[in-house]
Amino acid sequence: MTDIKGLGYLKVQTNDMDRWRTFAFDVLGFAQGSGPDDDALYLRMDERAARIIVVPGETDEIVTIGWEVRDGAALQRVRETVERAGVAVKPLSVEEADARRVEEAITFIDPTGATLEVFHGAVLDHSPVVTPFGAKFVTGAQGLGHVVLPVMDSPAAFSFYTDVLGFLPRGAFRIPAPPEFGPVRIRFLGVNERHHSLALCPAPHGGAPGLIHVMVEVDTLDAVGQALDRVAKDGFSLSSTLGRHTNDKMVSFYVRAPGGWDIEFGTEGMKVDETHYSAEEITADSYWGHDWSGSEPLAAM
Ligand SMILES: Cc1ccc(O)c(O)c1CC[C@@H]1C(=O)CC[C@]2(C)C(=O)CC[C@@H]12
Ligand SMILES: [Fe+2]
Repeated sequence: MTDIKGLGYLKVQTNDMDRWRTFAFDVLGFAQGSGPDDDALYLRMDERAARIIVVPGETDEIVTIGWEVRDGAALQRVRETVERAGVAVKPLSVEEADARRVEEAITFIDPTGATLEVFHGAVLDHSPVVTPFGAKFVTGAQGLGHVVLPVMDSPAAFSFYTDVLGFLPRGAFRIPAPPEFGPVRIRFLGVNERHHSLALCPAPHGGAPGLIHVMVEVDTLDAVGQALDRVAKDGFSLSSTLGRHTNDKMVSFYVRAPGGWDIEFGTEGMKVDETHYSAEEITADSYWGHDWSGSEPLAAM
């Protein structure tokens, strides 16, 4: 079994902080979090000080994906396994860990080129989580949500996440591709009851943004519908209409974040019970909805 317990935090960089502020708080309805950097936006979802950190920069891209482990011993095990796989691991300094509001963390690069951090000992903020529209985010043991990364060499990335980090395969979806490519599959991977905390999507990847979408879950369909109303009102571009996925059963829409990747905003995700679960291949992405035809092209990756 894996030592990774869930998706803990994400740090993204943007060249449009003002638009991101509107997007995060006025449209998606995150609570205002806190942190050491006055220039950063701290998006709060629960008792953690921040789950998504947005920092200013020249380009729009994913900076770090933070994966959580139980404790220091688990962190040590992950460090040894990753090093044994031939990947260079760097511990974060005490100051760096402090800035991330965790006790201890390591960092390394995954085969997709993404910078990962593995951490334990998240610092809590016990003040009430005040979201602007009253939505409650679903996190806890299921982590913050899921990330979908573009991969060029998906077998290498898949085996790193499964064999080295211990992620569990949670099924696949074949995407249309010319026959000379052979079968091309999006692969879903989980580490807890959330159906997938990570998906690897075969796609060109040449740097920024290095991210296809991030999914966050709220506890009611009304909260999803109300967020969808605000997307239209504030002029953000809908990448996919509302729909229900066939694998995790989630009802969601996708909206283009400033920076050329999407936020999937959903509810009613299923919980996987590993004792009765087998990975399956879905043949449609959704039971209904999820019309991507109005989507703006992804930013050049
Ligand atoms: C198929 C699916 C199941 C569960 C998810 O959380 C989920 O995001 C998806 C969709 C994955 C995928 C995507 O994100 C990029 C655009 C894709 C390739 C499509 O056009 C259909 C499936 C989409
Ligand atoms: Fe998704």
